[in-house]
Amino acid sequence: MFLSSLQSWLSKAPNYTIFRVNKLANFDCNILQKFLEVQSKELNSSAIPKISFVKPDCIVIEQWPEGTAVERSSSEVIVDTMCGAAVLRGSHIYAPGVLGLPTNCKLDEKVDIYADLDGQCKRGLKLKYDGSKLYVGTGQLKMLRYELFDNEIQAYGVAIHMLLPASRLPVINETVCPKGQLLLQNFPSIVAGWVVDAKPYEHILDMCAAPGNKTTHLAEMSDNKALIMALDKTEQKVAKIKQTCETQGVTCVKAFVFDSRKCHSDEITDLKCPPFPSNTFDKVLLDAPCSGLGQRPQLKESKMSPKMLQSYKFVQRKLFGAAVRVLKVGGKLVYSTCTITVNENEGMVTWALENFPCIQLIPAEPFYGGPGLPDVGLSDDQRIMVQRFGPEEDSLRKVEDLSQNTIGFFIASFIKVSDHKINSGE
Ligand SMILES: C[S@@+](CC[C@H](N)C(=O)[O-])C[C@H]1O[C@@H](n2cnc3c(N)ncnc32)[C@H](O)[C@@H]1O
Repeated sequence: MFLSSLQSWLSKAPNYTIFRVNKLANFDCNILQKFLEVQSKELNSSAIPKISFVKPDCIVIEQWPEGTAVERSSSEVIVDTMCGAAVLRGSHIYAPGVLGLPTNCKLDEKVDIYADLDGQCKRGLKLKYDGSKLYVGTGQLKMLRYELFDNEIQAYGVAIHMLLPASRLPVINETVCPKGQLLLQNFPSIVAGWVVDAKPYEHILDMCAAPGNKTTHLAEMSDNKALIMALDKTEQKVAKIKQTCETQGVTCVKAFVFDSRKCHSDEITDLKCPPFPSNTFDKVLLDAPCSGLGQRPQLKESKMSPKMLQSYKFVQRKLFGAAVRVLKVGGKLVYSTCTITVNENEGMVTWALENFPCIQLIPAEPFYGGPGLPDVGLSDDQRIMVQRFGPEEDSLRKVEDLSQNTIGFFIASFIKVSDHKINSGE
């Protein structure tokens, strides 16, 4: 019921493009300005999208002004819904996302892009697609059919250079600046880093770290001086964390392939690698694996079964228990998800407070998101301490459009006030 009431909001793209600025690099905002000025000429727009800073490490770029448009084309290209969603957020189109392309299209020709909402379009379709489809933008063709649909070779690279998505967000990514200066990141993910508030020389554990976007944020805000342990459960994902650190010039992170549910053990006294003994870390970030239902835009309704939806809380609880144990008394635990369900968010807070008398909920400051939902187990005093990013209006805390028109996200912050062993009998 709650999910279906959010469906219209979830089906739309956020209204802003957000970059995190790497504090360790010398970023020059003029590069962004100039890039958009060039695009404004291509789009015949008299103004460029507004650029502003929320903090020195967070840039917000707004949509092209209302009325900005490109001439539509009669040639229709069909892409899958994942690709369509990326287009609406300002991405070019890469070869694997293209499903249908008319035979007579020429290189550099203008094409209209449609996302296949039914999932019925066959790869390589030549005819006009008559299934349910959504216009997502207009671009210029950069690859021909024989390059895209050759069965022998997997095509890669930009197939369509986007001019303007239907969302009117700028077509932009981190490659406009020298490597490592900027990172495209959702606004609430940046806020989660601010809530952790990493400081030099703190011992910090990032329990579910891949691809390392929050890890590198923590490292950068500590001036590359915190001691950060980043865990994720597969080798491939940990390789990605290491790569993100390298790109961002971060050297204070040690990344390990590890199941964080088991990251606590008092049989071990080595602080250099997991598992870690009780009371090791000043701060722990648990950016938990979740149902991911806060992603926007979602062009197809989620097909997750109620049973599947209920299943995430079990792994989240195990991870939370381990987080509490390795956190020092006086230390801070930040819990976040990129989903909207109550049981993974407010429900987790209620469960955590009931099961760990050694922790207390504290304000997840700085506040940008709204309060937690009412009538789902948290008192008003507790609701106001967490951040929920979504379309809800709540008089307990008003939020700006930037926080209402982003992805669905949740952040809660806890302090450990006593040793977990005292009440639990461990
Ligand atoms: C929400 S994503 C993390 C995103 C990351 N914090 C960032 O900002 O770049 C959740 C991650 O949890 C990892 N994960 C899931 N179960 C895990 C476990 N038991 N131990 C460690 N990592 C786990 C997944 O592989 C996934 O990379």
